[in-house]
Amino acid sequence: MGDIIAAHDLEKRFGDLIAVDRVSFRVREGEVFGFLGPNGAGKTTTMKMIQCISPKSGGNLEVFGMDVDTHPREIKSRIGVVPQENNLDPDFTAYRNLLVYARYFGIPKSVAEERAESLLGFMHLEEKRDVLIEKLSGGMKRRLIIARALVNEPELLILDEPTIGLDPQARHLIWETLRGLRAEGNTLVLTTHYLDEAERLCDRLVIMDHGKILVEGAPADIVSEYAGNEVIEVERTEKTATLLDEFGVAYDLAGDLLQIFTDHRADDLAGELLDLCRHEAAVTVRPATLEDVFLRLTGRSLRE
Ligand SMILES: Nc1ncnc2c1ncn2[C@@H]1O[C@H](COP(=O)(O)OP(=O)(O)OP(=O)(O)O)[C@@H](O)[C@H]1O
Repeated sequence: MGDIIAAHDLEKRFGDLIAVDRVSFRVREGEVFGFLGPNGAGKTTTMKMIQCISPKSGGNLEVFGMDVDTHPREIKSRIGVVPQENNLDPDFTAYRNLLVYARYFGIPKSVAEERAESLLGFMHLEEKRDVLIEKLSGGMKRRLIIARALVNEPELLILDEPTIGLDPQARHLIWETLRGLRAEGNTLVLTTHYLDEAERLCDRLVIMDHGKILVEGAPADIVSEYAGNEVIEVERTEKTATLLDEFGVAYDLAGDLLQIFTDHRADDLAGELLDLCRHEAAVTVRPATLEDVFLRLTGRSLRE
């Protein structure tokens, strides 16, 4: 399969600030590709360069094999965008929002009407066709924005935090839709702060921080490479930390827990040690997750 996006040493500066620091990545046709990272990592800035709405400062960026600097119009016409904010027009109904958006792409009225009806159905919004935006729930607004992004039948759909602030039911419905779009051969690029979402949806992803890509790969591969198989969590007391130190076991500090990451089954690794710790404090064993990798690579301190 070909590359839909190819970035090489891509850079974005805002004055002295390097928001995206010479990143290279490829998004293949038909995959769901995720950008993860703490606030300010450079995800949205990267998305905006792909969408041709923010010029790059350096490096190369091709979308559909075309340079973003020389072919922005062609690229934009083949992309659908779900922005982070709900920017629907509050003066219009759900249906009218879709029609007005279709006009930007020069889609003939009759085609636009047909598409709007079918997209409302696809996003389970047919009953809200003639309802004003303010009367829609958060989940319905998000679904309508996704429907709007599909009006021009894009080959690439870019979603900036598609399920932000939604309840579990609404999130699951959106995941179902995105999986459906992927199954039809669409390419999806998304950012999310929900690591379970990334794990469920993404074929491949990158974790960014301070404008750089720290890792790239399939979620399961990244987890096994950077967090191992299982995580042993030992309640942090003076005694347990000393025991682990005495046994020469490496651990991470995570609030009031000591975390040991292991490739093996935890009980095989250190049954004796765990028994010792269990006498002193609570010990749990659980599978490693993408969240473990994220926190290990980007740290635990808050970002502004
Ligand atoms: N228009 C701008 N002018 C100046 N600085 C900007 C601009 N847009 C973004 N930045 C800065 O670039 C850096 C990267 O921002 P970006 O929005 O890409 O991060 P992000 O990973 O999308 O974060 P979040 O998860 O909060 O959306 C931040 O330091 C941000 O303050």
